[in-house]
Amino acid sequence: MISAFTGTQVRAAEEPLLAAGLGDVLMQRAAHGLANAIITELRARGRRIYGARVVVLAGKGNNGGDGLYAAAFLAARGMRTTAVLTSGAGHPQALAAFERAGGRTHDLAGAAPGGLAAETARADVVIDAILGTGAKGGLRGSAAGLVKAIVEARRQAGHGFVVACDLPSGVDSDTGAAVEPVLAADLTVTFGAAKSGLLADPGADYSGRVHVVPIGIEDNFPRPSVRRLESADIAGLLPGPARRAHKYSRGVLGVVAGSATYPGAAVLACRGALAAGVGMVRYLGPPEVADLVRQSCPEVVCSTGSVAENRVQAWLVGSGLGPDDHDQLARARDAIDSGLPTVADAGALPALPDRLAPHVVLTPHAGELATLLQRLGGTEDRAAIEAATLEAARDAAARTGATVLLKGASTLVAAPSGDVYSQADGTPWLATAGSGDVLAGVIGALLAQAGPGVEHLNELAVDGDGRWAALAALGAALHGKAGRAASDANSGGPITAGVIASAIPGAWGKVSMLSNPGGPKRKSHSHPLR
Ligand SMILES: NC(=O)C1=CN([C@@H]2O[C@H](COP(=O)(O)OP(=O)(O)OC[C@H]3O[C@@H](n4cnc5c(N)ncnc54)[C@H](OP(=O)(O)O)[C@@H]3O)[C@@H](O)[C@H]2O)[C@@H](O)CC1
Ligand SMILES: [K+]
Repeated sequence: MISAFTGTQVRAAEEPLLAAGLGDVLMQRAAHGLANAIITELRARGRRIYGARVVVLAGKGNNGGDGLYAAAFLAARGMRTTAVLTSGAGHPQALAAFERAGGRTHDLAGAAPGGLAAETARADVVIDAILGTGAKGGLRGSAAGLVKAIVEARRQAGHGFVVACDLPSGVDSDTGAAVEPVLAADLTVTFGAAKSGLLADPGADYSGRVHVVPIGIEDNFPRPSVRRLESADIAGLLPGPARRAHKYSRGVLGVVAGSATYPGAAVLACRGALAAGVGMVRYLGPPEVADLVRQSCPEVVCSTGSVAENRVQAWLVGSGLGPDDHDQLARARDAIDSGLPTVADAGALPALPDRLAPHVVLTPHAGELATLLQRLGGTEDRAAIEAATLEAARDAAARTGATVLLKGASTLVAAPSGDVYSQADGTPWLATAGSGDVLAGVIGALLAQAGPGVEHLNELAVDGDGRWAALAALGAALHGKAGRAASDANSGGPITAGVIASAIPGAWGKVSMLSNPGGPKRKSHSHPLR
């Protein structure tokens, strides 16, 4: 599990140590971790350490202090280090250490930014240590001008790599909102814990890989702001059938999806569900779509009864429905009103009641979320949501009372309780028609396996209403891993939605096996999500 915290939470965790006079110790630990990560990265790239050129862009706060101390360590290893003081001053002790180690210093105020930008673009390593958790808003003044020039110079001639110190300057540590210009990092070395803004778009666009350096404040953290399931967590949450399981005890998912215009959505949703461990899928919909479902997925039982007449543990509604599909939308509303866990996707989103419960999982993309929030009095458009995904997902969960999964490169799942998961297991190739239908099917299947009367519910070690968010995150992780595996199987080539569904069982098996290599998966779900 990756646990991420806001800048405020991290600063509060640092506070007792700062009060005890350990500020410089914390900074040295952070700087050591940063320098080591840079050396590891250079080695991984087959580059020489001795003589490598390092430019540190250092602000006047503690973030700049981390960068300067790190550059001092690197200078002691024989690297050629240059500091650009972006605010005309540096953290006094760190700057003194840097100069003692033989580093060269430029003051941005007295230099031509074009020359500094060109020198920075030629460096083997660029350390972005301008702004950290103490900053609000983006880069200002000459620092902004310099970073803009560096971004341009690197586009034309850059060959080294960029390491963000704690977070890329200009990215909000709490929300992931970014104010241009931001120097996109290949690697972010972050201290104490990941910052929540690194796990949410657009912050994640600029962060590259995230490496956490422990600095001794880890026992002081509260409940995380954002969590990310890793393979061991995923394996611990995936349901496994009991020895005497039968199809009903494993959970039945009812699917209300597909229309004359989009019949394929029903097929893909059913295929996603069937691939994700559910005991049975019941389909409800127009006869011509039911025929297609039967032909494509003979495992699915098509029903002509009403929602109330079909016994299921969970529902999936909305994939492939339009505003004129009145019968299907009426079924979707009945399913949402049933009190059973329900995934509400695509066409069901405009038909939702205003107030929902956490066991209803909404699966919008940014455009659909904008429409949903506007109906509830919000003013955000798609672009505004894409610019602040974490706030938008949280806001939507709070306003609707539902669990909200916002699809994206970092898929966010927000529970109305405030819990948020961020999963980034996939590949951009997942952005393909029908991919969302498969995802909805996968999550529906997982909800059905945690539905009433199914043993798995009681064993899931996620507290209260947060369990629905955890299950939705599990679905997003599985879907992402399946897409990635399918693409990898074709040397990184494109994938289709059907291929994603076909790859789900393999992704499931692989993650289970890697986390439990000794044998078949135990039917134990004692992995606490803390
Ligand atoms: N506490 C500790 O001991 C430890 C802290 N650690 C490290 O400290 C970092 C936090 O340091 P911090 O609190 O000093 O803030 P920081 O992010 O450097 O920025 C503040 C400076 O930037 C300026 N500034 C602000 N906004 C700006 C803008 N938009 N554009 C331009 N300038 C702007 C602002 O100037 P002002 O606005 O006040 O004039 C001020 O000088 C944290 O991320 C981690 O790296 C670790 O070493 C562990 C130990
Ligand atoms: K930084």
